[in-house]
Amino acid sequence: MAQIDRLFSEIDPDSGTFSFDENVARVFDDMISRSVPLYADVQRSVPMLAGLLDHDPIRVIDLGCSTGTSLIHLSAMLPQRNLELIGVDNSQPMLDQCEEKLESLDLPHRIETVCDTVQSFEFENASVVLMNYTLQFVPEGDRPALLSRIRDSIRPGGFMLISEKVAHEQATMDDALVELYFEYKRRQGYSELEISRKRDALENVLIPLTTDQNLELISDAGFARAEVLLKWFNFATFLCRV
Ligand SMILES: C[S@@+](CC[C@H](N)C(=O)[O-])C[C@H]1O[C@@H](n2cnc3c(N)ncnc32)[C@H](O)[C@@H]1O
Ligand SMILES: O=C(O)C(=O)C[C@]1(C(=O)O)C=C[C@@H](O)C=C1
Repeated sequence: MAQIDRLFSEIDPDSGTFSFDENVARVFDDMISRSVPLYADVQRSVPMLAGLLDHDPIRVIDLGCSTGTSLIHLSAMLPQRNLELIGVDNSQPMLDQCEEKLESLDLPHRIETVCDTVQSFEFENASVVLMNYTLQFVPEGDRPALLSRIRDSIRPGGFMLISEKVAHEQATMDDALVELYFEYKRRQGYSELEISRKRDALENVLIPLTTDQNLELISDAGFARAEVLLKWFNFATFLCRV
């Protein structure tokens, strides 16, 4: 069970940049569910969309799987389907939390986890590739090749579901969206100190693109169709079909 996220009320403000270390991993499930608007809706949409596929097996690769929430959801919601579930993450502490959750659950499918970067992990024959709130942490220069490799790995009929924090091309609008997002965090119980320390820690670590820039990258990677499936101010989820 994840602990309540009080990370940025506790840590030394000079302790630097955000990383998915043991301290973040311990509180991650609470952190992400309180910090990302529509997170629960995105999680619910994963088995809803995957369940529409007639693939057998349905092979799902979750890039940046963190504590395995999406893969666990898939297994629990689609117990009768033949699922191959593979999660990739380059943070061992996040995968340790994932393993701990898996041990406490009696799921109908095996979930395989791999500690590797999404840039170097090789995969093929995917029905579904998930990449929720992860591309934003990948160096910008690596994003086009990664998206092309994902495109090439997806079987006919399959899809990629990708969620990102997004920037706005107009500075005044971007400022307004960021302020509305901070308001959202206040409503989730985060203090001014926690909000501003986390903003500083994420600077140059989480690099958001605009919605249009993301759509262009997806299109350039060869996806036939991409649409914004869910959007909340500065967060967007894209459904990308091959
Ligand atoms: C915000 S979390 C993803 C949340 C998760 N997809 C979910 O829906 O609950 C980002 C994850 O991506 C991982 N990550 C960041 N950069 C990565 C990279 N280059 N390769 C693999 N994993 C990466 C982090 O360790 C972290 O667990
Ligand atoms: O707290 C923020 O400002 C966020 O952007 C939330 C966000 C994300 O979007 O990935 C950032 C870091 C954590 O991984 C969880 C959520």
